[in-house]
Amino acid sequence: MADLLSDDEIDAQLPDTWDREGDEITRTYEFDDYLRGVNFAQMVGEIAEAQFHHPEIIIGYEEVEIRLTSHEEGGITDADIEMAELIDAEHSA
Ligand SMILES: C[C@H](O)[C@H](O)[C@H]1CNC2=NC(N)=NC(=O)C2=N1
Repeated sequence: MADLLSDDEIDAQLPDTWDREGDEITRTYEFDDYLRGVNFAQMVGEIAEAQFHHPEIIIGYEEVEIRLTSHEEGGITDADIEMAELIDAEHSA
């Protein structure tokens, strides 16, 4: 079980593209059309399965919101930060 990160650790490690909201980190990605967002959500799901760490994925019109927290630990851990970095890398690919 990973350790919960301190507020300072979260501030230091959270990618600039993400926001912290309490016990979650979140980012909303914009897309040119709805199905590109749907496809992105699929890719996020595949990353989540590979990492065995699963975000909430909210598919909207031309946008996808990702929300991450470590449920078992009850807050934000390294696993959430790593997922944010992997998802950003996928989005930039
Ligand atoms: C039993 C538990 O659900 C699993 O160990 C994994 C699955 N994916 C998970 N995803 C997230 N975000 N947090 C977890 O604690 C978590 N636990």
